[in-house]
Amino acid sequence: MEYAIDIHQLNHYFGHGQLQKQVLSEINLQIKTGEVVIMTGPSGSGKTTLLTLVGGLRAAQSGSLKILGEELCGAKSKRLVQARRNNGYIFQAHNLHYSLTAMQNVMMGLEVHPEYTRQDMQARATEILQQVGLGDHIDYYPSDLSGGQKQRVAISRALVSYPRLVLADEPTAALDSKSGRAVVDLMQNLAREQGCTILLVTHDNRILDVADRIVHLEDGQLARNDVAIAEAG
Ligand SMILES: Nc1ncnc2c1ncn2[C@@H]1O[C@H](COP(=O)(O)OP(=O)(O)OP(=O)(O)O)[C@@H](O)[C@H]1O
Repeated sequence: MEYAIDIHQLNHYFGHGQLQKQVLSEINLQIKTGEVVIMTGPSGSGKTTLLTLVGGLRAAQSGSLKILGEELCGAKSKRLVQARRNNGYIFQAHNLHYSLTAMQNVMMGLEVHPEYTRQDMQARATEILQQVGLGDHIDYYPSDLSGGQKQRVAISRALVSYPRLVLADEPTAALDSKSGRAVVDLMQNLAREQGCTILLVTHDNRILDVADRIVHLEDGQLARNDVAIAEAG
């Protein structure tokens, strides 16, 4: 079976020589296409590092990291840049451009996809903003949107290009519980519709139920006993 994410014996280090610090140890993780997996763990346990390796945002050094069938461990930066085009990223801070409207921000998610004409981009951006309930806010600037609305724009930007993989790092951290809930529900619904795989890092216990499975990282190591939500009931 082909996994969306297939990691074997992955190690990662920061620094060199005596200052070298191992932040990920012998990570083994398989995530099926279409699965929604939440990664939890204490601060500093290596969650963001693992997420950025999976996303091709930093280079993997040792072990095997197959993402959508492609080995990224040892990959040159050009290949990593290409691999990133398959992914949608959602961060704690929405990272929207304040000088661009909601629609223009979402269109940024299509800029690296030359197959879209300007007209296609506008139509697709409008469509997804309508799906997240912002159809009447497409010409608003981020400064005129609430935190939850900004994060919905960020989700639209991440999902507008039909990414095969969505990587989210604390997407609800800056939101109150109601907006946080709305944001993950939207993310889950859109991902299900588009059949993409989600890996989501969170400390937010209120959203754990969106996951098919929860994996726990502690001190750079994955705990063995994954919790399969469906099986646990
Ligand atoms: N660029 C870097 N250079 C050196 N050390 C780093 C770097 N990035 C992270 N680290 C260290 O690696 C370890 C893991 O960091 P990481 O950000 O992956 O943890 P985390 O589990 O995501 O934490 P948090 O929940 O606080 O975001 C920490 O000890 C951190 O200090």
